[in-house]
Amino acid sequence: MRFNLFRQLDGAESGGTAATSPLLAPPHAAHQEPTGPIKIQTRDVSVFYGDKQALFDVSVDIPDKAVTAFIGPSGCGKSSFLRCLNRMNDTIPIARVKGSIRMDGEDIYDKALDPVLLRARVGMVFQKPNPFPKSIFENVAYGPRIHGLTENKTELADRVEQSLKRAGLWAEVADRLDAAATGLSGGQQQRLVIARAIAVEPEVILMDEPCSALDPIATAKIEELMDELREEYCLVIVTHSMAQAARVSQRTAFFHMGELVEFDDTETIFQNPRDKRTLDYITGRFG
Ligand SMILES: Nc1ncnc2c1ncn2[C@@H]1O[C@H](COP(=O)(O)OP(=O)(O)OP(=O)(O)O)[C@@H](O)[C@H]1O
Repeated sequence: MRFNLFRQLDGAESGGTAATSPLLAPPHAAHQEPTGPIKIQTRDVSVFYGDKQALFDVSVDIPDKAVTAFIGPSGCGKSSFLRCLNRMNDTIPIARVKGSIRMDGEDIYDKALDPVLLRARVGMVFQKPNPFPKSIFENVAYGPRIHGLTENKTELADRVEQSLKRAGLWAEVADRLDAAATGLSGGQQQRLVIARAIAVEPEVILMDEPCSALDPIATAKIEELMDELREEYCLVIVTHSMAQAARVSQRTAFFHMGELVEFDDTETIFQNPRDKRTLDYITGRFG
């Protein structure tokens, strides 16, 4: 089953050839970089919505300092599984999660653990940028303020600046921090939301189709940012773009009908998948 999809995917998904695509894979092969130790370990995780089971016994070891991509056809359970990792499913009344999820060995479903604090440690970025209807500064300052992470105004301002720099947005907004965040472009708003997540010093950043509402240039900036952020964080992304998974991730999990079919190095998934369903999906035979 060995073949190379990376180049074909670039050309196919950007509507051009690999040579002319603004979404060219970075010169280094991100998928070949080493990763950190296991950050999140899931065992037999199932998700139910009422009587309907959406996810079946998912066990994965997600590494630190790496991007892990979840791919698979619509409705296969990628987002449901992603939401387990910071207990966002708790906010859906009919959702129920079974199985075990440990972060650095700690059970994140332990009753003594405050889900609000967990969500600061495991930040989340959604498909549609969702800045608060406040200023750019206030969007980033909000988290450190409510979590009491800074001592005074200077420290808070420093943290806002550092977070915006980390998210690659500082140069574009430094002179208008008091302007409404909703006035930023979609790509800038998405980087602002990432700065907001970074400001509370997360360990993990979850991204649910973070580029699907963005144009190719804004997408390329977010992908570049992911590549930088993985040096410090554990990143997990859900994406419909196989080219994106191939470009930015070191590990890829392929889901199908609520089942984790295959989880491996991104290169293996795209060049030498073990399961025929993975091969059929990445070659566009279904999805
Ligand atoms: N809040 C909910 N209430 C009821 N059913 C849900 C809910 N969220 C998801 N589901 C169901 O769970 C299954 C998996 O959905 P999920 O959104 O996790 O899949 P997905 O792979 O992320 O899909 P997509 O790529 O389309 O976003 C689907 O059958 C979906 O209808």
